[in-house]
Amino acid sequence: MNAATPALLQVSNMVVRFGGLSAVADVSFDVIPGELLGLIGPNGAGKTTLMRSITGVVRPTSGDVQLNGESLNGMPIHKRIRKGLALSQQLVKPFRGISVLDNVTLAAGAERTGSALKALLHLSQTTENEIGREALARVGIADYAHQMPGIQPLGVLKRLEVARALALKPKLLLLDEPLAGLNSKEAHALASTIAEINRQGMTIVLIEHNLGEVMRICQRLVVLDNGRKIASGTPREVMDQPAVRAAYLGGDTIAETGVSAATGAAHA
Ligand SMILES: Nc1ncnc2c1ncn2[C@@H]1O[C@H](COP(=O)(O)OP(=O)(O)OP(=O)(O)O)[C@@H](O)[C@H]1O
Repeated sequence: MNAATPALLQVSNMVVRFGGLSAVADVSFDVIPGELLGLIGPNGAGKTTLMRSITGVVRPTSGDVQLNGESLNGMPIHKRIRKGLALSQQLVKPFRGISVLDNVTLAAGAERTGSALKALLHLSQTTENEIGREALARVGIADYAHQMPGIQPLGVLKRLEVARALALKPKLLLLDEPLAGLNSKEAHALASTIAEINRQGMTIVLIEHNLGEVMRICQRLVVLDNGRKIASGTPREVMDQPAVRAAYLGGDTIAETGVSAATGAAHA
């Protein structure tokens, strides 16, 4: 990865207004192929809105999103998925009446058939089953394949959500707070799994409040505050910036992670 590498995702001058509120205010950043980029910022900074404007859930007021040099502007969500975007949501909502594996197989089938209904009819197809099994293995829950999602702890459901996104075979995986609600041991383990998926070649944008884990696994960070990009760079560069410490309540939140900027950078 170097400065000359063409961006996989290019976000340019993105603006999202809700009435008089600028949730995202002129934000630009690139995602380079192969990187694990952390998108961080305090509550209400605009992270989820920015993510939604990339996936097409929210229509931006202005700005441009390009994937592999192709503009996604005005493109519906399902077409963006076909172009290679996959989003793993913060709230885990599996289909409760079918197995863990079928949940992932359904995602794989929907990608191939373009419809969840057709995908259901294709559930027995071996290709989708193989894709589903592979995705479960990559997130470490292959043993849960034939269990029902309703009885699983949050740690397994969070991994299932990531597996469903992986089954879409994306070029870019967008993860919205995958560690939220997990205890520190579970969060550490899932963060390590995300880092491993990245090492295997998947380009990832990670929205996350757990700064200790973000600093441990991300190569680069983009920091938002009040809708604006206030910093970007390596975890060490970013956390050394007074504006970033000020955004996080004068640095308290960073201190609470128990990770110094230097330690985070050393692990990244
Ligand atoms: N659909 C909406 N309508 C009106 N305002 C919204 C909407 N969605 C988000 N906002 C506002 O936009 C701002 C940014 O919210 P957003 O959820 O993107 O921030 P965030 O950084 O993801 O926050 P958090 O970390 O708490 O999830 C907030 O002030 C929020 O209240």
